[in-house]
Amino acid sequence: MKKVGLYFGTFNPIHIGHLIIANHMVEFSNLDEVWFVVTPQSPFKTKKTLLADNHRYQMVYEATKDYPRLKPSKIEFGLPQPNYTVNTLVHLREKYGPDHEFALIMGEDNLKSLHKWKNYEVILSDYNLYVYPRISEGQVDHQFKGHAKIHSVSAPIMEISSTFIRKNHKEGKNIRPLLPDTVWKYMDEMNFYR
Ligand SMILES: Nc1ncnc2c1ncn2[C@@H]1O[C@H](COP(=O)(O)OP(=O)(O)OP(=O)(O)O)[C@@H](O)[C@H]1O
Ligand SMILES: O=C(O)c1ccc[n+]([C@@H]2O[C@H](COP(=O)([O-])O)[C@@H](O)[C@H]2O)c1
Repeated sequence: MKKVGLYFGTFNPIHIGHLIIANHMVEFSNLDEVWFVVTPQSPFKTKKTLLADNHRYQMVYEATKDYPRLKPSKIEFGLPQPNYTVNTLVHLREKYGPDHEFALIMGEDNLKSLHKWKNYEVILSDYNLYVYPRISEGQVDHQFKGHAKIHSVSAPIMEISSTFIRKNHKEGKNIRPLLPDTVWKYMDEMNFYR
């Protein structure tokens, strides 16, 4: 049985904050692997500054290629949009069967809005959630406090965002240390976010 933590995101682009969290999860929890699930269209976000799915996937591939336990996933490509996580989980179960056990990885910021996700009760009854700390406004819903399926993992806090990277790269600032070097090179070569 392989335990896989699913880290969902738009990854526009993936940055070292994402990578540090995923690596922390494989090193300090019971997960065997973390899969970065590249979401074509997140339910609560607009598509305005979104790079093509394959380009975002390629950057995740570049970021993870030297980490055998971190993998990029295209599982949501071709599924109906916007991509509701509950639908993807059903699809993964059908595809991988009982020798894979899937769990979700999310920041505390996302836990605060989990009650707005499609069929969140179904997700919580069937899957474990690994939650890492994040500086954010608001409160965790009382129904999630002390929940048997929700596990806190004390990963480091890094306030880096893809929005900050896109904006400042466009303005000519050097954002290179915020990306894995392979990702920076690919992004630069391809003239992304200029
Ligand atoms: N610096 C960070 N540390 C930990 N988690 C992060 C960090 N940045 C983003 N995340 C989380 O990683 C997941 C994937 O990130 P995603 O690319 O979808 O969003 P984002 O970084 O907020 O992007 P954007 O700035 O483009 O809105 C999300 O759940 C997001 O909350
Ligand atoms: O299923 C839902 O209703 C749902 C609602 C909001 C977000 N999500 C998932 O959470 C991931 C991170 O969300 P976001 O908006 O913080 O980028 C996103 O890629 C989706 O896979 C899922």
